Amino acid sequence: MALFLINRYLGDEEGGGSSNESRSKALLAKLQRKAKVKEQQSLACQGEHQSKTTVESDRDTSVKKKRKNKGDNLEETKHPKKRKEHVSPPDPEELSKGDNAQKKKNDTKKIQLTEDKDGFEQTSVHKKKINLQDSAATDKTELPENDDEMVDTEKSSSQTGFTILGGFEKNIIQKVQRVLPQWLAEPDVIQRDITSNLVPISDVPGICTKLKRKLEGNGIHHLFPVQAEVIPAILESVSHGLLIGRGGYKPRDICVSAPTGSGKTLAFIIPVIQALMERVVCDIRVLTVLPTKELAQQVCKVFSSYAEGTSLKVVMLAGQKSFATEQASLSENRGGISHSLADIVVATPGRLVDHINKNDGFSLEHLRFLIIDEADRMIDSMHQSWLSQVTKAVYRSRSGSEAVSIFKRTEPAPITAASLSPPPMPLQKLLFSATLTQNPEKLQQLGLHQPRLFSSVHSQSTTHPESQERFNFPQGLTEYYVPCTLSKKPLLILHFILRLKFSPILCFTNSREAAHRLYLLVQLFGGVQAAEFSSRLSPNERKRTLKEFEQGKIQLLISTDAAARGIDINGVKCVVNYDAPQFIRTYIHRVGRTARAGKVGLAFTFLLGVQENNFLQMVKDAGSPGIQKQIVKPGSLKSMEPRYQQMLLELGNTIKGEKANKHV
Ligand SMILES: Nc1ncnc2c1ncn2[C@@H]1O[C@H](COP(=O)(O)OP(=O)(O)OP(=O)(O)O)[C@@H](O)[C@H]1O
Repeated sequence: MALFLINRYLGDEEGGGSSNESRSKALLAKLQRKAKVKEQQSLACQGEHQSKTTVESDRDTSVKKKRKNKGDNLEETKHPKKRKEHVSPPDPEELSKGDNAQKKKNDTKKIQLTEDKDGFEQTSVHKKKINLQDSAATDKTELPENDDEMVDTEKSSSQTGFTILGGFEKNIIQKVQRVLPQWLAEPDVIQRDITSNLVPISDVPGICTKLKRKLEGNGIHHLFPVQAEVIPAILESVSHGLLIGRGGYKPRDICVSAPTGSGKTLAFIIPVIQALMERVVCDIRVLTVLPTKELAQQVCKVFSSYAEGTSLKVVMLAGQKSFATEQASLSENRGGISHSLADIVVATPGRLVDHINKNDGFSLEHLRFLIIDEADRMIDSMHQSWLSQVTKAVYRSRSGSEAVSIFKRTEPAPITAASLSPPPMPLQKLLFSATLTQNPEKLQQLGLHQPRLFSSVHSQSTTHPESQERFNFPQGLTEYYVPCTLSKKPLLILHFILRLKFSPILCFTNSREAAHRLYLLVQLFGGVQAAEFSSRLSPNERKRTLKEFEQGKIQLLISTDAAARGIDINGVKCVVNYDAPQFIRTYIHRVGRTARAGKVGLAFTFLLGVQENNFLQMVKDAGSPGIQKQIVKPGSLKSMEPRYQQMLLELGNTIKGEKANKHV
């Protein structure tokens, strides 16, 4: 005996005293009548198109079979369990039973409901149902799209007794294709080949006479392709002054991706100096952020050289000097008011954040250009969230300065007549890198305003931005790999320098310990002017080492990745990856220390057997024009081996001695 009485909702026609059975019968009769009408209609048509229908019917049947099979297979792979539960379409005779009649009524209702809801879906659902119900009808021109789908609908209705609205589970969800934003997909193209695309300075619009003379004085008579493209674009954004861009709008941010050694530094220094040249009040208008002290020093030197003869002042904040000395070079207090002593600041992120937070005389409220060099690296390591600190500092005015400031800066907000009067000082971002990321999510962190991209890379798929990124390599670079074993690596580098006479060599290891050990070994072996370059050295020692290497006093510089990016050392003809780099970006920057400014250069990578496949694939995927195999025969190293073995013993003692000294 049932403990509870369960009342089911069976539709509007339920109730009124009529029994289930009689209602079912009535419904069945109704459906049969409908089927008959349809049958008659189709027979009438058949008379007219007898032959045609026969052919079509045969074809449709085979198509239906095929689709059914296909649907089955698909379903099997997607829902192996679900498939077992599938039921066949009901036999019309079975409909005489009460349950099926009820189900049929629900199905009919379902068609109606779906029709009301969604104009697009309704047609197909409607067609499917008619086919199912009128299985007796011979007109099979309206095949369901997917038989399995149809059976599922039947099943779910019959199981629950209620109409399931929406049919969400039936929608085939299309895989979303990621597409690059237009500015990334369609960049302004920069020619990769420097030597055959040099542009005479006089042909580049907008550069003032003073700077043209300066360039020529520095031995530059032609501009490189990246400079010929980017300099006019930046100059155009300041053609109406520092406050408004073209057409009175905020100037667009600019991103530049061009190979190593292609001259990106001058591409921002020239237009920025020209934009500030006529300034009246000294305030920080340009902030250039770079990842290392050495790079900051290098860029600061070029800025200073082109600012010479103008009233512009360049200050470096990279921890080379004490905080107090840097502070004194930034501002001075006259009559109780702080006055800026810097127009252009070149900084590393750590020291920059220190000044933002601890130096009251450091104000970025008049900043016009934020230049981010080695931008991909700067995005990846947002040291102390330096960018958000800079952005905050830009909209923070010095206490008491609001009253005297004519052009008050406001944070970006919806544009209204009031917000544009007086016009706020725009902050334009300029990004530079040889390996600029194309990852929109990463670039989004920078909050770029209608960015414009200049790139020498235009081969990446726009519909698959997540696929391996491709970069351009310098035209004059020849890449080699040298298969070797771990124990033979030191001998190989000695062979390169002593026998093959490659000099100067810039040699990269993956750690400072490895750099130090190799340096000691080469020193012990003798006959080579070697030096190491890593964080083991003080900033001043590093500066001196780079200078000596550039002067040719050092034949072999063994470095960590501290010298991999941006460092411009004249005359490096050969780069050796003593340890294979793990990432393609590291490889591109390391080998980019040679073959700069349109010159030629060689890059060798020592590869252990286990590294070969992965490394070669990585380089190929990145768009390398081709890396060649260079075999050094074991016989060539043999004569050095006895001495090398002896050196290894001495090296062990030296390292022990160093460790002991450390603990004393
Ligand atoms: N127009 C030019 N004519 C001659 N030499 C140039 C010109 N422009 C730049 N150079 C020289 O080319 C070298 C490379 O320039 P730069 O350091 O700006 O390259 P880069 O693109 O910034 O490289 P990286 O990506 O490695 O930082 C420098 O020594 C620079 O002095």
